[in-house]
Amino acid sequence: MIDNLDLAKLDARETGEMTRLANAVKNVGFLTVSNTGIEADRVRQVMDSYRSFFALPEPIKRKVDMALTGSNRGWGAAQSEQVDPGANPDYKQVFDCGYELPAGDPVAARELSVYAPNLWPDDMLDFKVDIQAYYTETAGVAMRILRAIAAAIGQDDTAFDDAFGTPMALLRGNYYPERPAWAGDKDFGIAAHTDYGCLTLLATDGVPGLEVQMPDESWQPVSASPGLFVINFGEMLEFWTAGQVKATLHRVKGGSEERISVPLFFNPAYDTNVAPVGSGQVITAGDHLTRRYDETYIHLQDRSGSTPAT
Ligand SMILES: O=C(O)CCC(=O)C(=O)O
Ligand SMILES: [Fe+2]
Repeated sequence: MIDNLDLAKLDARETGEMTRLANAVKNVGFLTVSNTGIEADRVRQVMDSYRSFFALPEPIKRKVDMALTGSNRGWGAAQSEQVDPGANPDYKQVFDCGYELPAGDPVAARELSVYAPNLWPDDMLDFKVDIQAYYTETAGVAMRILRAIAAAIGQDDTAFDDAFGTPMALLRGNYYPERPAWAGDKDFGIAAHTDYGCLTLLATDGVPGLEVQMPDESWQPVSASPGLFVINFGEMLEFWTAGQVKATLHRVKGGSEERISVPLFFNPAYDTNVAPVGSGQVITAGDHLTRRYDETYIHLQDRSGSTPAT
């Protein structure tokens, strides 16, 4: 069962809601949240903005194609990412933008791929302004949820705050066309994967498609209309909390209707040590994220030493 929690009650640290949160993070690793302050109409309008980008002619999208860069900002064409080495590259398209360090920042120069400059389509200033504003709104909600999680697992509310000053956060628009007629068993909108970072805050247009692997290994569909957000956790938060928070496999096979989803991947700053607290180990967040990007994006795979998809 995937629980729905009320963010205003979590903000107030209501006991019953906090207990449900603690159970959701350690058992299923997926939940939904309502009452975030981001209204359904706002989410619908953001989906429309992404829809208008994906509807652009391919040559225009090619001008912001991430495959022409050493990073993952801009448009990702179909088959540009392979999240499961046992499956074919995904048939979704994406548009990714994220947190940018100020120009000239010495860390930006060093870790360019995770803080790369965003790429925006020409003559779509409204799109840029809208998506950047939505990034700020969702990052605020993600931080509120992370504080509630810190409290729910017995840490200080602010245990994660310092790590998110310069987050390697990425806001993505996923566009899943109707499942192609040629698609076989190894073809997915997005194949089974766990997210890489800490917390993912996902809005969808309400079309079903997301499936989550439950503790008994069955796949359960999860739907969320605009206004309701799906929350799940990534590999870094699982390491960092020594498994108190679970990173859960999920996928989208796709169906007869096209679909838009918009995840915010809330990843901490490059230098954050995400090894279990007190373990004496060091797992640098930036190294982990760079490795996972290099493994999964086809245009970065030759940097990782993995075999490119054929
Ligand atoms: O579209 C969805 O519902 C899930 C997307 C997803 O898992 C991802 O972008 O990492
Ligand atoms: Fe995901």
